[in-house]
Amino acid sequence: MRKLLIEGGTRLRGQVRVSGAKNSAVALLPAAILADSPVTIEGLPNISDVGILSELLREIGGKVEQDGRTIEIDPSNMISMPLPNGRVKKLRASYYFMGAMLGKFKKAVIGLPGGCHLGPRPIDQHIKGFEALGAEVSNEQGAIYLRAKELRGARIYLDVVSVGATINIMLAAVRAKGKTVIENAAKEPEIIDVATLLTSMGARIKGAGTDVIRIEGVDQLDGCLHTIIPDRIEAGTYTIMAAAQGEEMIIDNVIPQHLESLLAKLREMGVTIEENDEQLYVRPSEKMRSVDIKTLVYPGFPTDLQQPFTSLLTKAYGTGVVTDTIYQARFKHIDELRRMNASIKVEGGAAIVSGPSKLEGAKVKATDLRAGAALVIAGLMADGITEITGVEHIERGYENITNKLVELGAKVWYEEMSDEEIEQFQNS
Ligand SMILES: CC(=O)N[C@H]1[C@@H](OP(=O)(O)OP(=O)(O)OC[C@H]2O[C@@H](n3ccc(=O)[nH]c3=O)[C@H](O)[C@@H]2O)O[C@H](CO)[C@@H](O)[C@@H]1O
Ligand SMILES: C=C(OP(=O)(O)O)C(=O)O
Repeated sequence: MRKLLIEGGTRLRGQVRVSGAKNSAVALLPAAILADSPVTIEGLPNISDVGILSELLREIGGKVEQDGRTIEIDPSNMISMPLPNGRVKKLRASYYFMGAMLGKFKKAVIGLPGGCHLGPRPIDQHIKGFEALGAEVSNEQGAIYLRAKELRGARIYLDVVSVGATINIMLAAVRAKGKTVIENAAKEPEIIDVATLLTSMGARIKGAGTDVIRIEGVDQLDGCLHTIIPDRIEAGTYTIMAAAQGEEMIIDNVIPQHLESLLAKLREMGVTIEENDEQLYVRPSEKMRSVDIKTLVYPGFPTDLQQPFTSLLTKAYGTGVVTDTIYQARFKHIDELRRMNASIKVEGGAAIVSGPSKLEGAKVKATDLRAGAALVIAGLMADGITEITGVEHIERGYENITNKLVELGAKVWYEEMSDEEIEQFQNS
């Protein structure tokens, strides 16, 4: 097991290139199950979630070949193999195997998913959608069993706006008979990316990216070539880093429109950001003003950037209130930031950050992916050395984070953990 060490204080300079979007990739790979011939996806991020999903595709008979960032998935010999245990538990997105296998084979058995512990992560809206399409769904010993004689299009109103449910229902509905309408659908860019892949495969989808998606089912889907969108959360994380500890930084391979809520907040704090089609140029402010943020569904402020942004607020002047309306308990990073001398209290479901605080290096634990990103940002700003354990969470979503940071001039490296440290980590 490794830990990540950061010697803080160095100002970051230069250009960093953003990888393909994790939260698209994890849906695009299962979507390939729906085709009857090879699907090629370009621009994949090199992160552990992608590796696990590739293994799962192989487990059900897929031929998966990866050459750098390009993956070819041949689904011709896939079967509806039950996946009640094992790798499916390692990540949240294995739930997309439900929609894709139900669409293709009209049956699936998938263990309840894992993913970051952000509080309860129910899938009742996914199941409501599958049932509306004609599937019988049961939960047996921690696995979801889905079976349908045939899938029939339906009108489905989502009680909560959910990215996962919108994508999962779309995956099943593209191979259902007749028309499906998803109302109160989520509008995230990753949904448009998945719809773009499915449309290239021959699906008939209208309205992805709005809150009403209309799907006309088809009998067959074919392989295609698809290029993934850039990761708006990785881009946002580096943009926050630039505001926190940059001198002058360029964030490359970005779709700036995907980050409007973040950029607006940074500008409100006094950070200078210029944008062109694919890049952000960020110049920090010496005296940032604090702001409040409230996470919302897209195009609101993304929950996935709430934790990194909280670290930035420790450097700003004034008091900032952070509220997460998507995952109210997504605050495990706060205790760790406090260890680093941040002044933050959690009250009534909100984190109240008073700044500026001079952060100090400490031994801290990444409890989840974006908590890890928050600690990396804090470590870059802190005096002295910060040691972060739980790096496997960070590697789920950030490709090559140490190399990218070293290129920007940061002092960041991995070290092996001692047996004693491993024991302490496992018991904490
Ligand atoms: C809307 C939103 O910001 N979604 C984020 C959420 O997606 P993720 O896919 O995890 O969550 P969803 O978008 O599906 O869920 C949004 C909200 O609806 C609730 N819910 C969801 C499904 C369901 O069947 N029942 C239910 O009650 C969830 O608990 C959550 O409070 O986390 C991902 C990983 O951090 C982010 O990339 C997504 O942008
Ligand atoms: C929490 C996240 O991932 P997952 O939903 O895959 O656990 C994330 O991307 O911030």
